[in-house]
Amino acid sequence: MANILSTTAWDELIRSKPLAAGLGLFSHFVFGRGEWDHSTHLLLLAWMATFATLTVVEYTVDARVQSVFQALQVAGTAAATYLATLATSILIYRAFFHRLRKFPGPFAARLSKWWSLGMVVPKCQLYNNVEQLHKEYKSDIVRTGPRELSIISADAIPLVHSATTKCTKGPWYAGAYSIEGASTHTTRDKQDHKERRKNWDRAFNAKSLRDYEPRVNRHSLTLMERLSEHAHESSVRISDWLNYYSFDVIGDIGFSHNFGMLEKGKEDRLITLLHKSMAPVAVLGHLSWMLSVLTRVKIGLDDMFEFIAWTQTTLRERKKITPKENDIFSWLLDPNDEDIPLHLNADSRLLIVAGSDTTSATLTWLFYELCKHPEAQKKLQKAVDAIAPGKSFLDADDVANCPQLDGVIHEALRLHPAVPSGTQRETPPSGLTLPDQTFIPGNTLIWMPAHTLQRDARYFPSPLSFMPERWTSESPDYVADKRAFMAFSTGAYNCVGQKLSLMEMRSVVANVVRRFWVEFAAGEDGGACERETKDCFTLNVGKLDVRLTVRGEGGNGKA
Ligand code: HEM
Repeated sequence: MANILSTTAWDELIRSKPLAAGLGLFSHFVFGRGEWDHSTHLLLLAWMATFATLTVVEYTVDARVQSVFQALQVAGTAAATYLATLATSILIYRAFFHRLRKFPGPFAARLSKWWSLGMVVPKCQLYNNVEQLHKEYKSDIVRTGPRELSIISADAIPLVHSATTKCTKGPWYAGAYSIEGASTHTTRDKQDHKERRKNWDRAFNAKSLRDYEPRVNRHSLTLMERLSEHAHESSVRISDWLNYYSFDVIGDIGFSHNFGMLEKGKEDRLITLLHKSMAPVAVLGHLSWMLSVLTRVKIGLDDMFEFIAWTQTTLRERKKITPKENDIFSWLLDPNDEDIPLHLNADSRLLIVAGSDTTSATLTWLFYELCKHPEAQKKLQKAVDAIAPGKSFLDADDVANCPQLDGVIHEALRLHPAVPSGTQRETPPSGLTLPDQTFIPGNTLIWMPAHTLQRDARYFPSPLSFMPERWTSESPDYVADKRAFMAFSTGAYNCVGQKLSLMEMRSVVANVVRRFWVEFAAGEDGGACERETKDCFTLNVGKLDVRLTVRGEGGNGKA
């Protein structure tokens, strides 16, 4: 062995361009097999170590090299040859020979996910861009990345998202594993998810929801008090109040933690942190390999780390107490555990991210629609006025069965899903044949954007009309294919909190429209909602200013 090492002409090997190019081609062959997104940090380290080794070998072995600079030049030429061959080989393959080549889409999308950044930045409304692509290519399937498709066929939903699907969660989910491991939401291991989801299901079963109901009522009542105090003002930023509400509810029901934002009428730093920490997701979600590096070197993610520290501290505080009323973490924490397992820290973050902005964004869009459609608001008021007329405040229980109310909520969720771009799934290695016989090759990443599916005339006739009646017995024909309603997703990974969020939304909407006539404030037309809403996986909705007129004190919709 020692003999081979000493007789090998290392300097010639390092200078050999065909060898460097061959290694580039070989690397492409290897990278084409398996998933490397979350090994980027290891690859970078390996490449840096190899470069350093080549430089040292050149400096010590090659008689032609007189200085470190010359050694660097030789190593640099080898590295450049290797990388140029690797990149060229990848680009040519992706452009012309890739297994997804038959699917239509922008040429640049075939080459790299960097192309998506052009779509995402600066508006961060990917759902609109993807909708345009489907229109432009007149296709239910559009290629949006080298190995990524966007699919908007309702027939394909059961194959991709049902409880028995052969698809798995894609690499998008693993972006932040290096921080606290996987949450119940981000784990890609089906068995691990199944085990952990059992506790979440208990936390949201009928009995638990009944336990949470008084707290939803309390916070809704506080919201009503605050809105009543501000009702005389010409403009109320209702999007902020709805945000305070949803955070207060989730802090209380989730961790027995009192944010008190409704009381203070002020945004807690946590909301700022959450929004700032979700912002990179809008961009880095497309380059998940980069997220795996940044989370390790901790560059540019200060807000995310502060947010994580906050959730860790809150969970530690929660562990020390036994709350008087069961909360969600009563079902997730094991009292026998001395320490909090790492994955529960990830779950505490999940609870805040999944349970707050989603509900408040939906509510904001709902009031936006009620302002745009006064006739729908009047009809809703009529339905709500008929419920328990003697009571000054409607409890969650009172509003659990009002079809018109549910119609309004479903219509807001349909037109403005809080997870608009859908969720990433990966086809099994053997591929997937859709009901129309289209074959989707193995290991393809699929997004089924709820925003586009739910605005598709095939599934929801008159798709852009705000029509709560399509969800009631009045006009059921306007829901032509309910499978396309994906606001809460479907299958084993569907939204575990949907019943709680419905309870919150029913409570807020019923009480607000019962007490107030809601209209756009002067100078407001809902444009900020449309322009400023950002798709950071969940929606960070734009501001909405409304005028609230107490019913019976003038204005429309008098009782
Ligand atoms: C309008 C309100 C809401 C909407 C539109 C919504 C939507 C969704 C969607 C689309 C998913 C699937 C994500 C995926 O597959 O990657 C999801 C998952 C989840 N949601 Fe919601 N959500 C809402 C409210 C809530 C609330 C209030 C909570 C908790 C209090 C919650 C907790 C969760 C959790 C824990 C998951 C992960 C479930 C799992 O992976 O097993 N959500 N949600």
